[in-house]
Amino acid sequence: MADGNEKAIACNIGFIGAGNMAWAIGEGLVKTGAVSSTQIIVSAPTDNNLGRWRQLGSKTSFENGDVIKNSDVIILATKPNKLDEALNDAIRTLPPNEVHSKVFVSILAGVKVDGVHSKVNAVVPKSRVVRVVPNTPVAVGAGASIYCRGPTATTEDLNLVKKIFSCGGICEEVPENLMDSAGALCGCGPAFIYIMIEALADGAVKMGVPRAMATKFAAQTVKGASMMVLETGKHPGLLKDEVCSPGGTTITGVHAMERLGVRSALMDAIEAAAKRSIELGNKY
Ligand SMILES: NC(=O)C1=CN([C@@H]2O[C@H](COP(=O)(O)OP(=O)(O)OC[C@H]3O[C@@H](n4cnc5c(N)ncnc54)[C@H](OP(=O)(O)O)[C@@H]3O)[C@@H](O)[C@H]2O)C=CC1
Ligand SMILES: O=C(O)[C@@H]1CCC=N1
Repeated sequence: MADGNEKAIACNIGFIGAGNMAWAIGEGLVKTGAVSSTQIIVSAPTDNNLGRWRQLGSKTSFENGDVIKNSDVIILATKPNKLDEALNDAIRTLPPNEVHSKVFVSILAGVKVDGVHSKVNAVVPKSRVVRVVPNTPVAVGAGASIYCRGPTATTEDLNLVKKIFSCGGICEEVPENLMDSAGALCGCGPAFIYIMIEALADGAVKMGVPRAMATKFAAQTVKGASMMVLETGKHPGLLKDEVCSPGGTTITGVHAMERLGVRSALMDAIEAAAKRSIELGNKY
C-alpha cells in the first residue's frame, strides 16, 4: 500500500470465492495501490482459481473460515446457489463464539440483503452486510458498482464499501428495489457491450479490415462514445444526430440498425437479466 495514496485502504480484505468477479475486484484494488496483495486472503474449494492469487502475492486457503478469521471485510463471491454451502464450510474452521461482528459484502446476483444478513449472522454473530453489484471493468478502474445497506450496516460500513469499490470506478448507493434492474445494467452490461464490440469488428472485417485493427477501432469507438455521453452531459440522441449527416453514411447505417431492432434487443436484454435477478432472489 503506497504511503500518501488517498485511495489507501488499511483493512484486510477477504474473498470467499476466487472466480472472475472476485479476481476483477482484487486485481483492481492491487493495481490502484489501494491495498497491497498481502492484505488479501481468498478461499475456494478447489485450486482451479487460486494459483493466480498466489502469484499476485495474496494468501489462499481451502477453508472459508480462514478468510473470515483473517479479514475485516469479507466479500462473498460464490455463485448464489453456493452461499449456504460456503457458510456451512466456514463453520468447520471457525472457533465457536470467538469470531464476531465482521463486515460482509454480498455480490451475489439477485440475492436480497436481508436473507444474506440472516444467513451470515447464523455463522458470525453481530455481523453487518452490504449488498453490491459490481462489474468486471473494476479490474481496469472503469467499473460501475451499486450498493444497498443491510439491516444493521452502519454509515461507516457503507463508506468503507464505497471506498473499496470506488477504487475500481464509480460506486453509488441505490435503494434495494433498484438493485435487480440497475444491477442488470451494470453487472451484466459489459457482456452486452462486448458482443456489440465483437459485432462491430465483424462488420469491419466483412468489409476488409484486418481483425486486430477492427477490434481495436471498435473498442476505442465505444470508449469514445461513452466518454462523450459522460463528459458532455448531452443526451445520447443528440450526440447521435451530430454524427448523422443528411443523406450520409451514418444515417444509412442507423436505418439498418433500426430495421433490425437493435434498440429492442438491448432493452429486452436488460429486462430479461433483471427478471432473472429477481428469480434468483426468490430462489436463494
Ligand atoms: N462475473 C461477473 O461479471 C459478476 C458476477 N457477480 C456475482 O459474483 C458472484 C461470483 O461470480 P463469478 O466470479 O462470475 O463466478 P465464478 O464461477 O467465476 O466463481 C465462483 C467462485 O466460487 C467458488 N466456490 C464455489 N463453491 C464454494 C464454496 N462452497 N465456498 C467457497 N467458494 C466456493 C468457486 O470455486 P472454484 O474456484 O473451486 O471453482 C469459484 O472460485 C456470483 O454470485 C455473481 O452473481 C456480480 C456481478 C458481476
Ligand atoms: O451472470 C451473472 O449471473 C452474473 C451477475 C451479473 C454478471 N454476472
